[in-house]
Amino acid sequence: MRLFIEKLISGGDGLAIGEDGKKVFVAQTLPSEVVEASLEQTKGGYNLASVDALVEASEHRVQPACPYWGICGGCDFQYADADYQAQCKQEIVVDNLSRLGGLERGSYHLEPTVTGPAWNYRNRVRFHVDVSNKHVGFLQRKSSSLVRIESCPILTGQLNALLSDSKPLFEAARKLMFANRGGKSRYLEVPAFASERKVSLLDKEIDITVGEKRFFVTSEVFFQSNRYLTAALGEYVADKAIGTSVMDLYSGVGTFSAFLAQPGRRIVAVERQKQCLQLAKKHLGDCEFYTDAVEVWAKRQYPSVDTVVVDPPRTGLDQGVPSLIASWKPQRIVYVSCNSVTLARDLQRFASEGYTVTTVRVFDLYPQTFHHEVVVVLDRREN
Ligand SMILES: C[S@@+](CC[C@H](N)C(=O)[O-])C[C@H]1O[C@@H](n2cnc3c(N)ncnc32)[C@H](O)[C@@H]1O
Repeated sequence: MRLFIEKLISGGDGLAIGEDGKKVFVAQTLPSEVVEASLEQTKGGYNLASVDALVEASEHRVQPACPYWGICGGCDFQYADADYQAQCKQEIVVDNLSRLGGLERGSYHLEPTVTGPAWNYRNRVRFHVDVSNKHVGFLQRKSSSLVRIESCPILTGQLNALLSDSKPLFEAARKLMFANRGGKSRYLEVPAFASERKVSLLDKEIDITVGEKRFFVTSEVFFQSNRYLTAALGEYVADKAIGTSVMDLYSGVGTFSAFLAQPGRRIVAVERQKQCLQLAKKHLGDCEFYTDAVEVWAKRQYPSVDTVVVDPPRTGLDQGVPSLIASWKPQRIVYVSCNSVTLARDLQRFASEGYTVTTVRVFDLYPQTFHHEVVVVLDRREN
């Protein structure tokens, strides 16, 4: 069947409308392309198809640069030029906010997407290690088998060095095995994090300078993984915060707290993972740091706060969290999200609690993939 691709949806598939009027999702296509496609699966409200031939290709289509393209499950968006990737991701966000969050285009200020170098940017990764045959790599696309990787063009030089000489990864994998932390997979997953000069495997602590801030991190805690854009993200979040009392919920090691800190401002950070507190203590000054789940902690607090920053995992905020935050009556909420589907749902919840979205900005933290980060500013409506 011949299909016209109207737009991209979350996850990156192209959306077309079939002759029967049903939606068809087609992988590895770009807006405005015309493709000859074959039906792969029929689902309730839509069909899945795959491309047999490109009839009219987008001017933004490029040849994927990575030799592992199509085999490795890591990067799924290498077939468009980097600027267009960022443009498509912004469009996916705006579309999700409209369809799932009830936010009309034009009802908020959309700031230009923040982009950086599209290769060698990633400084945090989980290597898959097969100790039986000493292979290292990533999982294959749509499979649980390992693709042996010798060099990965999105990783920094420090992390690529571990692919050339993998002895440290095998040692770390063995440690995981002996500590019974191997998990259920056939392969051991070894987390690695790199600063400019040092590498952390497992719980090895290293320092990293972001902008002018110094942090202490291990590969086992969350830290933003784009070495070029983390400072811009931190500065942007800090720029949007107002008032003398600011909360950093889902704080990790306190990346945003460090940027938010200023004389006379009270900072409260909440993070569930215990190791984060030990690390945060080393670089955060007067911040109050709580180790707890936000949804539990928030039920016990009745604080006075001007700005609440939230940066939850992909699942978004626990159902009750928006109303708990709203009960503290912060003037502003800054929502940092890596999933615009759960973001849109949560923005609806904040809307019913009296908060209006004023500004949206996408950060293309993960070039060559469909992943991205969004920062949304919400202000309390005057009644
Ligand atoms: C996306 S990361 C953000 C970390 C931090 N804002 C940063 O930029 O480095 C989300 C963090 O939330 C933590 N987390 C996940 N669920 C949580 C919960 N229910 N309560 C508190 N923290 C949670 C994770 O451990 C992780 O550190």
